[in-house]
Amino acid sequence: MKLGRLNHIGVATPSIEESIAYYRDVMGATKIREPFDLEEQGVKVCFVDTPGDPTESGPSFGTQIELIEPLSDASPIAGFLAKNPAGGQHHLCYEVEDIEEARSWFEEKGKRILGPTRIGAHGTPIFFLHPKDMMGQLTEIMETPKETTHWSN
Ligand SMILES: C[C@@H](C(=O)O)C(=O)SCCNC(=O)CCNC(=O)[C@H](O)C(C)(C)COP(=O)(O)OP(=O)(O)OC[C@H]1O[C@@H](n2cnc3c(N)ncnc32)[C@H](O)[C@@H]1OP(=O)(O)O
Ligand SMILES: [Co+2]
Repeated sequence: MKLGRLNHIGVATPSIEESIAYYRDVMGATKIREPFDLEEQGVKVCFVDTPGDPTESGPSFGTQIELIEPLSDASPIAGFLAKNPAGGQHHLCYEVEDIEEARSWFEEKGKRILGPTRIGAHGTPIFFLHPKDMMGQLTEIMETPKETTHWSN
């Protein structure tokens, strides 16, 4: 398996609305996408884009900040926010060419995979790896989108 692009940094927040104001007014973000609910993952999501390299092929935006707010107490990020009420860095998401190959790769290394492969916020398959097996970082692996037009909000 070959490591791909750092797609996003997941940031847990008690309020996407407040986080949007922070990225806009304090960090000077110029591209903040429309928030949406991802019921299956138990989170409300909002992407903040950082600029990409226009000379490269692929998406014209750079690594994103993925703001995630729990949709209910059953959300997988509810425990994290209980421990970190102000929110904070939650996970790193790396792209790979082939999700099945990546899953086998980590399985063979004895890394704990958290649940089944599912469809993530970019519409491509994702899975998560346990932070205790990944140098303390909850790690999301996602298949590189074949095209970026399917989520233009
Ligand atoms: C929208 C989608 C997308 O991008 O497409 C997303 O990203 S959805 C993003 C939200 N979805 C997910 O996160 C799904 C995968 N996550 C999970 O399955 C869970 O959140 C776990 C990572 C297993 C944590 O579960 P839970 O909070 O119940 O466990 P816990 O409190 O017992 O934690 C076990 C140990 O891991 C540590 N721990 C927990 N969350 C952590 C995190 N985010 N980063 C680093 N360490 C973490 C705890 O401090 C604890 O360590 P100590 O034992 O030393 O105290
Ligand atoms: Co994510």
